[in-house]
Amino acid sequence: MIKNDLLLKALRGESVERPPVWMMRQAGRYLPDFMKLKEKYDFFTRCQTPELATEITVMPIKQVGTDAAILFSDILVVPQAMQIHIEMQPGRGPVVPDPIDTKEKVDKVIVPDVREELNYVFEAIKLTKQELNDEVPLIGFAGSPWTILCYLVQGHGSKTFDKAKKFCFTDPLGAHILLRKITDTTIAYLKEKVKAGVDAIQLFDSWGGLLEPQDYHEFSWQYMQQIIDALKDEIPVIAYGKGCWFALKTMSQSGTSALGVDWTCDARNARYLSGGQITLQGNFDPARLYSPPSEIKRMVHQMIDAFGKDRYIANLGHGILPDIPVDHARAFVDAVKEYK
Ligand SMILES: Cc1c2[nH]c(c1CCC(=O)O)Cc1[nH]c(c(CCC(=O)O)c1C)Cc1[nH]c(c(CCC(=O)O)c1C)Cc1[nH]c(c(C)c1CCC(=O)O)C2
Repeated sequence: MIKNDLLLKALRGESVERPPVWMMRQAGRYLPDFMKLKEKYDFFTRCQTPELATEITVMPIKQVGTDAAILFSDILVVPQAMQIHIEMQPGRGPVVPDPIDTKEKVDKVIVPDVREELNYVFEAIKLTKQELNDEVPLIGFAGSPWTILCYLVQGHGSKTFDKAKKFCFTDPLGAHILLRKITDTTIAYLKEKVKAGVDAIQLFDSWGGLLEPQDYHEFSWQYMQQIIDALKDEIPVIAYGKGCWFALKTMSQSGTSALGVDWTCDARNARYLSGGQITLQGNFDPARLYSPPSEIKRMVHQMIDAFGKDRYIANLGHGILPDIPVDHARAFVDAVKEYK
């Protein structure tokens, strides 16, 4: 039994005394202790060493007081396990030196045995569960197949992912074969994460909102739905799509336990578009954590008033920014805890 089960209750739609709170990308990034580890170990070493991943995962629980932990890892460990070479370049982010931008390259991509290739993640989950000692739930995650495809085809981060779109629209067959391989690997991976002990799963479709609604359905949502179908009877799933407000109705009928929304869709619209029954998560503008703590607290209380305390998980609308003062992150979390 998990002592602080607010998140799990909210995911089941049960009434709570106050909403649970956590922050996307809370593990690392802005925490000074994380910066110290970052100087000593490169990114994938931090992901691949269970002791380091565990240490980083529990930092925000101890230092900021969130109601859930999210495993320190990355969405790109999945394509790495598919034997695609990925580098994390400081200041630049993920780089795929040989992008998967032709059908010939897609055909060579393998669906790996995740138990072998990603065993370090499952070990990190087991160690983190021990360390958390059932205080708070542990969230496991994966990227949506579309969001992963974006990096594999484009070769690096982008505001438009134009090369990724070009590939989808000029070689849809090649794109769907790649999406199929990512989906199959992701399902096997998430099932192993569940076995290793995570309490909930979040799917990050960070770039879903770059697609127009019909393309979103074809290149992103149908694969998200397959992942949800494979998991929903085993574990609660949170589906987060940045900029995907137009799909909230479809998403709300998918069998997920909750939907993540960003700050461009207000609470009233999000409730309306999602049918008013499903648990929603979000949607504080991460840049609003630059505001003074008193302002943050006022805005957080307004946000909870707008979403309602039940069927709601307080969170940011996207990941926390790297230069947010820890005090401001704490003000965000405290504001939720102080909500009456
Ligand atoms: C698109 C995406 C990625 N990774 C992720 C997404 C989806 C969510 C989102 O949109 O923010 C998800 C992610 N990445 C990371 C986590 C771990 C948990 C957590 O931070 O709370 C999670 C949940 C660690 C990380 N992943 C990365 C870092 C920073 C690099 C480092 O620590 O050396 C961390 C802590 C690197 C990464 N990884 C990725 C990018 C674009 C970058 C570089 C820019 C950045 O810093 O965000 C891909």
